[in-house]
Amino acid sequence: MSKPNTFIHLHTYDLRIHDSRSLFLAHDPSSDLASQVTHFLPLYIFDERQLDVSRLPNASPPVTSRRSRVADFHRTSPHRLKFLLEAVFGLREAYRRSGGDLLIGYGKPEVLVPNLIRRLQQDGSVEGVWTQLETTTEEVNMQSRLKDALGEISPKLKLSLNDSRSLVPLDILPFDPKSDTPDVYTAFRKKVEGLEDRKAAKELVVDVKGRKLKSFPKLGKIEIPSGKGGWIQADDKMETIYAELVAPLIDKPPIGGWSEAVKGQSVPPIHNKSAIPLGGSEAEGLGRLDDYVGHASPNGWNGGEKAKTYKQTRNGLVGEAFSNKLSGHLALGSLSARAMGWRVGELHQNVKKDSAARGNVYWIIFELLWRDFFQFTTMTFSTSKTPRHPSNSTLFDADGFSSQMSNYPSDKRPKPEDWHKPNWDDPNDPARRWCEGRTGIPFIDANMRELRETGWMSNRGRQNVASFLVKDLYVDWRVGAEFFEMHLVDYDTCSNWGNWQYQAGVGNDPRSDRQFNPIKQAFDYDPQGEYVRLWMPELKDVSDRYLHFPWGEYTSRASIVFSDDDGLSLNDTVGDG
Ligand SMILES: Cc1cc2nc3c(=O)[nH]c(=O)nc-3n(C[C@H](O)[C@H](O)[C@H](O)COP(=O)(O)OP(=O)(O)OC[C@H]3O[C@@H](n4cnc5c(N)ncnc54)[C@H](O)[C@@H]3O)c2cc1C
Repeated sequence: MSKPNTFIHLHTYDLRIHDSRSLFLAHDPSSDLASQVTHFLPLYIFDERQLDVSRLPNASPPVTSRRSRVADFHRTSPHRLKFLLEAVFGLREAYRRSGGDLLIGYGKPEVLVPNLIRRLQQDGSVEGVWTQLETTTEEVNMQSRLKDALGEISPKLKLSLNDSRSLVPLDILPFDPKSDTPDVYTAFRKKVEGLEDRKAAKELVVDVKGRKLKSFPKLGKIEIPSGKGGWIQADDKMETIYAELVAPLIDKPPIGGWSEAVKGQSVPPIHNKSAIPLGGSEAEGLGRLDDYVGHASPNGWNGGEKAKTYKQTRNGLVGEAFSNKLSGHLALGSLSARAMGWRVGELHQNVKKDSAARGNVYWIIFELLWRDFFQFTTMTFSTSKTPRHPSNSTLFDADGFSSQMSNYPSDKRPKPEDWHKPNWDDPNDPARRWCEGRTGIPFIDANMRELRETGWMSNRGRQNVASFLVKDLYVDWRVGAEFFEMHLVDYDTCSNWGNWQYQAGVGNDPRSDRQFNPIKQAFDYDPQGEYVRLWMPELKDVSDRYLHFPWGEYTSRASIVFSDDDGLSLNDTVGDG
């Protein structure tokens, strides 16, 4: 019998088995590679630089990089941790259902993967390591260290990168994303629109359905140096690991605290008021896609009613129906953007005679392209090899991408030296009141409380609280970005930091003076006060006349002077009223 030859897939933000380039490569009967591979070993590693794993056996002691750089927040909340664990353990279940398994570890991939390879080489060989191409600093650095570590084992041992994160794949872009992503979204969209059309999309989503997976190798004992991490046992349950990982967070609550529901060490239930009543697994993501977009059936299209009103309803605030709620699955890759784009494209085709439905369905693609836009601009401005960017990523800098833009109007650029520096010990500090949901503006406070209680906030809410922090309270936008990073179950480095730059006026678009009027926004998007009363029960008996405007009295909309909407399509920003 021939010796085992193992194909390793290191999962990062691609926690799924559908549309998996690696799974396809290792099993595609027409490829030479697949015929040479006898075993398929998928693995996921909780990176100790991003998560405090110190309570798990053989872990390294806590390091400071597990706190955020500007405001010293935790880098994850219990909600976010739970969502991630659901995605990882859901992936293990999905592999097990298909006859395979998932190896789960904690520590540093560039330490654990070489140890694993040495173990596998005792009984056979390793074909190579495949992983998703990532674009953000920490992940790119990790991949580069892993590549070097593999090279030390053998120059033949390669780290191969799969391009599988964006909706539009890199190799069909009509520009080089490392240097030339257009600065303005509309210009970008015009270049890529249509590339995700049905035919192209179908070819981009790989299908391994129905194929029996290659065996998961027998591993025995893998030696890991002392204090360098370990592997989670095959029979360890998600609940056990959650308790170990959440303990350091519960021990040290951040400014604004954690939700009451996550104060214990057992996995919290979904909040009964949550707009996103979903767990993070692939099964839940695919289920939600079906619920929202529907699917083709022999009798025509089945479902999709929510998608057919997407554009009209996407700015809602209460309940699960008003927008996809798939951002968390897209961020962790437990749903593939290409699989989603393909399904939405099919529905779009199906409703081609119904112009109202078609416009609504199309808008989902429009928003998915925003996600791509932030990924590609991150590549353009963060890759050290590009002429635009001489050293490190400016995604996280106070001046943002704008510092690299020659056509940026510098007189309008916000001045970091004018920003208020938070004093967390002062209960009246404006940044602290923002984090705690105590600014005194009910619409802002309701949103901040929803974030703390559920780990999610609507796009409308995010735009308003971001604008308020930066443009009304003059706080460094990175405090807000880090606060969102800690709490959001859908945290995505490019989308979060990119959107914050955009709101703060330090992004790569030429406008810096966007500002929302949260009172006008509250009247426009929460006219009956249902949302504010949901998250601020102490205001439930306050009359509509005072609810959004506690220091005045609202007799008619005309009684409050607002400046005009400037008509921007994505953000609907309003002047400073
Ligand atoms: C300050 C700020 C921070 C944000 N941080 C994040 C983040 O960390 N992660 C994240 O996924 N989104 C972020 N967004 C974008 C947006 O708010 C969320 O993607 C959206 O609210 C998620 O809800 P949904 O899945 O129901 O979206 P839908 O309205 O159903 O949109 C479908 C998908 O399109 C993408 N999308 C929609 N709007 C945007 C956008 N403005 N930028 C990028 N992608 C978009 C998302 O993947 C989303 O799931 C942020 C926006 C702001 C203003």
